[in-house]
Amino acid sequence: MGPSLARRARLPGTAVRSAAVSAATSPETPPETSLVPPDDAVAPVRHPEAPAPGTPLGAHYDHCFGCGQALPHGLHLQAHAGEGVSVTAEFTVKPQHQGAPGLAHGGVLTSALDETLGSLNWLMHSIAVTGRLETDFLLPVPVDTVLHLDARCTAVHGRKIYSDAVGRIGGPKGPIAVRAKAVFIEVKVEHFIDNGRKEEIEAAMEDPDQVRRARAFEVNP
Ligand SMILES: CCCCCCCCCC(=O)SCCNC(=O)CCNC(=O)[C@H](O)C(C)(C)COP(=O)(O)OP(=O)(O)OC[C@H]1O[C@@H](n2cnc3c(N)ncnc32)[C@H](O)[C@@H]1OP(=O)(O)O
Repeated sequence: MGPSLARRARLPGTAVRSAAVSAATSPETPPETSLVPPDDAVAPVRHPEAPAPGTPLGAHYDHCFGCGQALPHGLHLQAHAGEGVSVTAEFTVKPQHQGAPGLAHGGVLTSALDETLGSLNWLMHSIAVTGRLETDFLLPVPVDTVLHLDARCTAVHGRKIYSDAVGRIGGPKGPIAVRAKAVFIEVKVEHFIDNGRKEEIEAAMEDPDQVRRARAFEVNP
């Protein structure tokens, strides 16, 4: 029989203890960027060529764990453009996404939030990567549940893009099961070329669809 999930009596000396922690930083650990935009942040601007509200955004890369169709165990998340700089998305929790029996893994739910938040950058024609992402888990999410995600960009400050998202269960107006705040950092396309593994970069460069998608973001007039 597998390991029991039943509650066990606490072993002697196993109570959780706490100690003061230091917020000290070093060159290896720069200070965290606040998830609250600074006072001089500006409102995000929807690119004039952003897809109309309701348009499916499609995958930015077939092998993306979040939105790609080529990975059988991926999230296969489908995002749609919303009004302003907002998107909606749906993600169905599959058996391969479990953490506890019959329940979604928290990291997988965070990935769904990350992918949805990342899609916002399409609407600004900006290339950006996740710098900081904080998730609150409010309700357990069972396998087969459709998570209805809503994300919006709230502010931009230099290369920092501030956004938040919620994921609801039981329908698009259902209770919030997860929510997140994030800061994305705008990068050049070279970020991927310089840092990605050679095999995948070369394969992506040979795929005309991939090149077309990357080019669409190279210029953000
Ligand atoms: C073609 C489309 C592709 C779309 C892909 C979407 C994929 C889905 C989203 C993801 O999962 S992305 C993958 C996970 N993220 C990463 O792998 C990022 C890893 N981190 C890095 O590569 C670098 O740390 C990073 C590019 C984010 C920043 O390095 P830089 O050297 O360019 O930043 P710099 O030090 O110049 O800082 C610029 C500003 O950003 C801030 N910053 C830098 N790193 C940060 C961070 N990690 N979190 C928050 N803020 C950060 C920094 O404080 C500063 O703020 P100020 O302008 O106010 O001074």
